[in-house]
Amino acid sequence: MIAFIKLLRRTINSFLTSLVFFAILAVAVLMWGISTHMSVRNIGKLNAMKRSSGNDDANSYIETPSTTEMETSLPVRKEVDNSFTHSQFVPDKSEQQDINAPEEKTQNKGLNLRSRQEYFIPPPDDVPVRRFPQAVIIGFGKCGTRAMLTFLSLHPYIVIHHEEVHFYTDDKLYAKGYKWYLNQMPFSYSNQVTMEKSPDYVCSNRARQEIAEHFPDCKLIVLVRNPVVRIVSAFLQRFRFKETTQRPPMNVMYMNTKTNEFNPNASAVDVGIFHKHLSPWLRTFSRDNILVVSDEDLTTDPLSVLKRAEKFLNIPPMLNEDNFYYNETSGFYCCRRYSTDEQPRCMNINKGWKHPELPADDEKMLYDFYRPHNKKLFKLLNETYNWEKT
Ligand SMILES: Nc1ncnc2c1ncn2[C@@H]1O[C@H](COP(=O)(O)OS(=O)(=O)O)[C@@H](OP(=O)(O)O)[C@H]1O
Repeated sequence: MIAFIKLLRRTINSFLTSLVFFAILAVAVLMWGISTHMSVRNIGKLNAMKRSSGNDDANSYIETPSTTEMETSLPVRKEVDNSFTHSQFVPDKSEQQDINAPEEKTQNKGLNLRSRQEYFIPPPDDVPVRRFPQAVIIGFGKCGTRAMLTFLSLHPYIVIHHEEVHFYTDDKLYAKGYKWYLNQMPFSYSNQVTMEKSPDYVCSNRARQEIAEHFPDCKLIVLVRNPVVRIVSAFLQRFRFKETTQRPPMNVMYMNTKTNEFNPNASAVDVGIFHKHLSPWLRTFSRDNILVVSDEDLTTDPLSVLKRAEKFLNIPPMLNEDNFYYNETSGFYCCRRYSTDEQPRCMNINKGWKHPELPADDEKMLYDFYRPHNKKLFKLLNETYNWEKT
């Protein structure tokens, strides 16, 4: 009997010990699960915050390489998931971002510019959500697209995606579908304009057709530039980090190096035939929805260009001369958002390199080549730019 009681006690003891062990294990697993879930959520939130706050350090901009590569043929259309509406993407309360909050911290004393906080009024009870771009800078590469986007982002009614998306022009990204595209966009209120820039869209049939089909009211901004100078800029984009002596001759951009003949089909040359790429867009979209701006105007008088853009985008006129600061050293305008006390932010080091000179014969050949094309563009736009050699 005593032996039986001892056995029973031992069994109960070991049962209780196992019970305690499993209970501890279960609590540990539960806590691990909760902490993992929290950190994933926090990373997600942090990323969304970064995007929506607009990490505006101009030096942190990342340019996707070869933005000037063009795509003229229509790629095979892939099935994309369009079966959703914006409302399905309204985040729950805990995920909603105060899109103005991070900006607030950057304000400094001596405010003499209009700040987002002071002048941006979200509609009552409005919830910031991700929205598809209502305005897109579609091109042309090396024509001031980054400066245009950066300057536009000073406006409290504009929310931008900083990096180039290339959704329509990169097959892999396009295959991810519209849901992916939407998730790249920053949070915005319903009275703000969401914008992205991908300078190769202008040469892409798919970009044009998809935007026309899904976002027919999308506002399109196009930057153009003296196409000869644009070639030199594209050359520098490719070879700027090579020692001057290590760089190939500039004619790699426009000559067939095997036959030593001019190559009008070279990508760098073709992109500059602006009327050819713009005509289909002008046929597809209302002229009122396309704003064409020259890099020369943006470089010399950004405020006038931005005033035109405010009108075009139907947003309140808010930018003023204090937002721009001319940097004597670089010869370019930099910008400030809140205060003239603020350190002006300039474009990153990829822009504004001193252009090397084209060989005189090549330069003449290129100007002669582009002259009739430029004329066609001017006729198309009913606007003339001074793109003769100065
Ligand atoms: N404010 C300001 N600061 C610096 N650069 C300015 C500015 N405004 C216009 N630009 C012009 O922008 C040219 C580069 O064009 P993109 O931004 O379209 O290039 S890219 O396609 O995104 O790589 C760049 O060309 P490069 O000077 O050849 O680099 C400039 O002419």
